[in-house]
Amino acid sequence: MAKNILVTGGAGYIGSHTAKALARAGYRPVTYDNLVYGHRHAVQWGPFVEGDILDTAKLEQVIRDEAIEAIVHFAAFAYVGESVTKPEIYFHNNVMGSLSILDAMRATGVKQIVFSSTCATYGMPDRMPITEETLQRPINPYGETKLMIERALHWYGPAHGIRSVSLRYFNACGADPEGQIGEEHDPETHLIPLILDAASGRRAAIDVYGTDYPTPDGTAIRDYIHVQDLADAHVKALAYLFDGGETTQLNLGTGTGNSVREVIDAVERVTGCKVPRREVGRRAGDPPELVANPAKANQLLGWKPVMSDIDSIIRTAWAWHQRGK
Ligand SMILES: NC(=O)c1ccc[n+]([C@@H]2O[C@H](COP(=O)([O-])OP(=O)(O)OC[C@H]3O[C@@H](n4cnc5c(N)ncnc54)[C@H](O)[C@@H]3O)[C@@H](O)[C@H]2O)c1
Ligand SMILES: O=c1ccn([C@@H]2O[C@H](COP(=O)(O)OP(=O)(O)O[C@H]3O[C@H](CO)[C@H](O)[C@H](O)[C@H]3O)[C@@H](O)[C@H]2O)c(=O)[nH]1
Repeated sequence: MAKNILVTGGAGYIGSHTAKALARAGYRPVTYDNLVYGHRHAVQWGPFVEGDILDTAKLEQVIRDEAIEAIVHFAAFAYVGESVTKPEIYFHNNVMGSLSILDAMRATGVKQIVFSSTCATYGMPDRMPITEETLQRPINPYGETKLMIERALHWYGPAHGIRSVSLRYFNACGADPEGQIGEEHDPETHLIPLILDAASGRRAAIDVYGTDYPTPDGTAIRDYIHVQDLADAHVKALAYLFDGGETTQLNLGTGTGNSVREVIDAVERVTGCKVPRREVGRRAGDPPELVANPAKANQLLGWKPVMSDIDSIIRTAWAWHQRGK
């Protein structure tokens, strides 16, 4: 019998790709999402329950009705800029919402959870690449809310026998290689979909945030990781927990960074379209460079990115972008 997995935020970008990967691996994903940012049409693998993670009673009901054995928890607000101006909604949704899930787990006896964390928990580290031992010092409320839940998970282990894997994603990007789902944030703030908008003429130009960083070409460097590789890591993290694995935290990145200029150039190369660019000032709170050391995820889960070369990322994202025309 397929194991039933509750996927909170499964109507969103990374959650829907993970639901597909879970189904392919023989699990039965049950998506739980309030559709505040998610899309009903992105839920194509397994049943959908419309609900809020703050509603603990409803979570308990679904966990019992669907005989849930583990939770993959994506549901959160994830706009860094907004988190600075409205921290209250981030602490409420991301922290209280996650604690509500942990309450429902304690009430129903579910012992395993995979949690969406982020490289934003590291803040502005001065040494690259980032290992899991790099000091976590978030510089915005969004990163702070994720770190708080990592810490809660640390303490819920010994107290309640809840084992967890916190996956610290670097920059998620790309789309389902079969074109069934893709990145559909509204509003969109992420670099690659905005560059594709500029390439296709949906927006006038891409704003390059800062050209005076201490990097080889002056623009900021990030570690871009394909959403399909992220989805695969969740499947492996679940298997690790089902095998009795202990609570842990893992970086999910490639180990290689690309600058904003390099990404724009790659889009021009892959799409054959000119990308008008406008050089503007730095965006507040953006670190110059964030690159993962993914060795721990490789060792513990046997996980290795296979789709995350910049051309595959842009090719799949572009195919999805073109469909939406
Ligand atoms: N996209 C990235 O680059 C990135 C990087 C690091 C971490 N993350 C984290 O990964 C997770 C998924 O990110 P994403 O890009 O897929 O975002 P997304 O907005 O596409 O998906 C989040 C989903 O959660 C749902 N949701 C939000 N609050 C909810 C609530 N209270 N109850 C029920 N559902 C709720 C939304 O409707 C949405 O479908 C988030 O936790 C985010 O913080 C994302
Ligand atoms: O129009 C844009 C958008 C972005 N950038 C630059 O492109 C890079 C990537 O920016 P994104 O907004 O795509 O992503 P971030 O690096 O800001 O990602 C952060 O926010 C995400 C939340 O959506 C994740 O949590 C992630 O882990 C966290 O580092 C940054 O250097 C940014 O300055 C631009 O130059 N122009």
